[in-house]
Amino acid sequence: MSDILQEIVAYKREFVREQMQKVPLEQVKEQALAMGKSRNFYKAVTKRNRRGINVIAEVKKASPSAGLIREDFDPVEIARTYEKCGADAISVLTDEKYFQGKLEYLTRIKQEVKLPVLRKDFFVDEYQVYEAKAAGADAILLIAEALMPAQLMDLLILAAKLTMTAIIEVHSMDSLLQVRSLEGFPVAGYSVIGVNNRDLKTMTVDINTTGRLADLVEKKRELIAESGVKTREDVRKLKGIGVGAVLIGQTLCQSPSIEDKYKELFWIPGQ
Ligand SMILES: O=C(O)c1ccccc1NCC(=O)[C@H](O)[C@H](O)COP(=O)(O)O
Repeated sequence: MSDILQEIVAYKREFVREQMQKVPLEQVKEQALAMGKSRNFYKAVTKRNRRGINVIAEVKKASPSAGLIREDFDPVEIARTYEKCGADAISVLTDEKYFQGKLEYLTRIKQEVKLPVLRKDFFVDEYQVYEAKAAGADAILLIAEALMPAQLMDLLILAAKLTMTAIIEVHSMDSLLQVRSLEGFPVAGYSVIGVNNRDLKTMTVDINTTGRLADLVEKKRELIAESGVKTREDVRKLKGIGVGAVLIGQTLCQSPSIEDKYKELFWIPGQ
């Protein structure tokens, strides 16, 4: 595990422990189980469309690699813009310390858009999975390198039971092979693989990381390219690989006009 991931995971364990003292697991569980069926995130990111690639647009205020990304940050307004632009799903960073996110942003966004919504955070405990569902999330992201294999599988199954899709994030071939060998993986209709193009050791991004790992993913539509997408050429390359979707945050959120940037990256003639 990289230093930054190790640091975030240690902080998360402590954060969750404190959270549990404020709102006990049983209460969060009850709230989660009272929620209806999730919007279908799996379908939104794997379906074929005219664009040739689906878009998960991320609401991202700040990050460890970039610092503050957007000063006039209005999460609901950004999500509405993404929906208007034709995004297929919304990702919301809910981590407070490193990304200046909030779980409350997700709940508000869910009420204002019709798209499926992903809770993007660092999951270390089932508590957060119930919490995600209770807040309105339709999907969660599990970082394989941050979890023991059995725990990863437990959280994946729990998400599916709560009708949420899980993106299982990997960065290396070793970790992808380990995920593939998990008994019970994939959970049909509820799991996809995300390849993070950002190396969390060096914080550098290399869009070709997705291409290098793609051969190990049988159904390319169940593959998501994450991080570092900056140009139309990047999108073209990823489309060529046949990935189902791209997860993009910083490039859109740092642009003075999110709408113009979205068009620049994803517009197709006749749309
Ligand atoms: O973005 C970071 O600096 C970062 C640092 C440490 C752990 C995770 C990090 N990013 C989370 C993400 O996965 C991205 O927000 C997501 O893939 C979108 O990436 P981008 O389009 O490059 O903002």
